[in-house]
Amino acid sequence: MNEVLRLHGVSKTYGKDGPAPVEVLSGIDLSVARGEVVALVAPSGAGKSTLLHIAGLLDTPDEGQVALNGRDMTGLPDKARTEARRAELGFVYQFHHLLPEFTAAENIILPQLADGVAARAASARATDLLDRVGLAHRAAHRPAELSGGEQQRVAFCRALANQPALLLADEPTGNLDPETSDRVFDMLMALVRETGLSALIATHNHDLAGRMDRIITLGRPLA
Ligand SMILES: Nc1ncnc2c1ncn2[C@@H]1O[C@H](COP(=O)(O)OP(=O)(O)OP(=O)(O)O)[C@@H](O)[C@H]1O
Repeated sequence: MNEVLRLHGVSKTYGKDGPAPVEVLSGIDLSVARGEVVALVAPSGAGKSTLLHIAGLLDTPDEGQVALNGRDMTGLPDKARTEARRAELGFVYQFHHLLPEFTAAENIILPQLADGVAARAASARATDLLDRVGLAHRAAHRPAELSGGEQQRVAFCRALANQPALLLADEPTGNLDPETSDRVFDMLMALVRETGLSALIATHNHDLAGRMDRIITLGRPLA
């Protein structure tokens, strides 16, 4: 199976049975091949976050199927979806969401421990990842002691700690100034390429989108 992610006929309407339903996704077909980095570009409000939530098994579509590594996730019980999410997916958001009371290294180690990885291996993986994004010397610092770009680089490491098959990112550099965004995005791409990861990355930034393997556009223009 060469497809890491496949969405088929995915539709989503918020508040379906209420007075003001919002149809966000309608019959979306989308795939990400193994090793492929795909940009998801759309106007604000077109449903990028909704689509990433559905692809990330955090939400379910009203209609359609979501398959991860060829396995249909639609209709699976929550427990199986959570297990698949933890084993196969990594997430990066616009804001880093690091745990403020823990160091950079601990933020990368803790999710691994929760997944049953031995402490020594988890620590070695954190060291290796931090080294790859040029932050080995900041391993013992807490998020508040790091710059925005550094915090986001730690968040990338955390997302990759469980060696996911697919990275889902929602505006991963959207909170950074243009220059830092550029540099940090380059690091993310290098990390993704080095690890042979597949990725679906939502961005408003057409320049960043142009550096990915393929661009998928979504939705209607702004009203
Ligand atoms: N829980 C909800 N209930 C009702 N409407 C919602 C809900 N969540 C999102 N929406 C609406 O669905 C649409 C798509 O939202 P979504 O967050 O997926 O867009 P987006 O493309 O990620 O936008 P942005 O780029 O501005 O973050 C928006 O019009 C939003 O207001």
